[in-house]
Amino acid sequence: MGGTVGSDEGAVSLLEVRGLTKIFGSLKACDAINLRIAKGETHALLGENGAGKSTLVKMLFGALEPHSGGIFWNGQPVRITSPGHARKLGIGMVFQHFSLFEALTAAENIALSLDDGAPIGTIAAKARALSYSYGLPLDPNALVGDLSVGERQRIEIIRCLLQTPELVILDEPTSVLTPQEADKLFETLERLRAEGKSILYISHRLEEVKRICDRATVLRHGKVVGHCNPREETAASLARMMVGSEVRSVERPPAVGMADAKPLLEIVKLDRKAATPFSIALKNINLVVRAGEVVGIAGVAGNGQSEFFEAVSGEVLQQNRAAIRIRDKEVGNLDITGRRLLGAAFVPEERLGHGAAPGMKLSENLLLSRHATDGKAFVSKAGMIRTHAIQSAAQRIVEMMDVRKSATDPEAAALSGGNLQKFIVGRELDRKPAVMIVNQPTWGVDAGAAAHIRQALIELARNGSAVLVISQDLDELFEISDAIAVMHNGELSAAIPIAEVSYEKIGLLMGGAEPGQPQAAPAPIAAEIA
Ligand SMILES: Nc1ncnc2c1ncn2[C@@H]1O[C@H](COP(=O)(O)OP(=O)(O)OP(=O)(O)O)[C@@H](O)[C@H]1O
Repeated sequence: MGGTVGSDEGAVSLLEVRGLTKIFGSLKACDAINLRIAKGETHALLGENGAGKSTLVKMLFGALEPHSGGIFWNGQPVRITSPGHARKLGIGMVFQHFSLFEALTAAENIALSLDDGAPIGTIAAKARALSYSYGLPLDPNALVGDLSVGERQRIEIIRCLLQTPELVILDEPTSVLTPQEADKLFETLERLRAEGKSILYISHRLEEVKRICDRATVLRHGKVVGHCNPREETAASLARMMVGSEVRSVERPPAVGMADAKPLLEIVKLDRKAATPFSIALKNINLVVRAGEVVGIAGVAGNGQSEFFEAVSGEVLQQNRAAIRIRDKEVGNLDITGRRLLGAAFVPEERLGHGAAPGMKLSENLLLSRHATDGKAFVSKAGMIRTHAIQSAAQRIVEMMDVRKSATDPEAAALSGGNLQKFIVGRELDRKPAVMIVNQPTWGVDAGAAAHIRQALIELARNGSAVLVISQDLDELFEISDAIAVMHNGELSAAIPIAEVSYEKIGLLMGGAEPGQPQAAPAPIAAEIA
């Protein structure tokens, strides 16, 4: 790892940061940070969850005011007072948590931030043309509420590019993308670099950092701990720099006696009509998850995984109540609370707003999700809330998952993205549920914490629970699953035992090949991941 500069000494700096500091309460989220980004450079910002990456880029984008230190743009000192000001300077940003209105179309959302009074038709046409030219096709007239997380992010990217920025900041852009979508994004970034733009790139995916970034700055506990050329490092050495120690690997002891194990989650001929023109119908889904096993669901985003999670969790009820059974009970007509009371736990893919209420404290979020199941522990007979019990349960979860935070009981929105994810997963694990259903368990989580979450899911299963994991991260599914099923166009393949599964097989199924008919048109993914 190199010295103290953030880019080659001779190169022209587009952006330079000197001694930038941000304090929340008693926590120095960013502590005297120095960073230089050259023109035309793709610069990675690395660090474990809570290291201060998002805080730093929010200051660069005018969304947070620094306590001290300076920002220099093209060599001139600037005080970036708002995101609008940042955009005018030529700084664009794609946020980790999307800031889109669900009830508006993609084009309407874009119009809101463009602020140039152009007619919506013109904006839609521009967005469509730009999106196709950058290989990120977008339907400007689609309602955001009907789009997958990956599609929503595409709107954010196009919205940013429409403003022709000189510096594009991307905060974990690929965590929700499929491998193909991520490849398209890399092509887009390559093109931006060829156009002389600079990119500041935050990611926990170290292989992609090695692939696309020229330099990296590593943060730990708010401080710069070094710079490096990621291409000269391995994913393991980058992880070590971020965490400060070796990242342990996940161990999956063999699942024994599964044939006789009790089915705890059964899905039988689950059908669901498409609720909107943009959603996917579920067709005759059958799946059994037994006590002791982890079953993974792979699939390209937007193939019905969200609709499936809604149906299985009880966010949307089924007319056919026998379509879903939890611990031998037909639950298709039960809501989330009813299913939780039977011992099920759910972690949705969107952590803010869905997995947690952003403006509520961690302890309040805990009460909100567990008051029905843990009523006795958290609410007295007289109906009084047992604050102490809730706070100590929240503390237990914080310790179990190593959640890093700036206050004793902060609001969920004050946690870094990865730390909030750790808290939400821990909140459900803490109940030791009989059935755990998780959608994207390690989205935005650093390498060390991801290993912790994956290990915890395996241990939950081995202690007798049934664990179902929906994930776009194939490596993750191969690491933790005892069997993998693939969702394509609302249909689910049979679950294939992990010993019989290969990336090629999963890739073909993800592309729509019938099981046992590999002669079907090969999916692009098969070639990519083979
Ligand atoms: N608005 C806020 N109020 C109080 N504390 C905050 C606020 N925003 C961030 N923090 C704290 O500052 C620290 C740095 O958070 P930040 O979001 O910058 O981390 P990060 O490196 O981006 O992490 P991640 O990889 O999880 O996204 C964390 O401890 C977080 O709890």
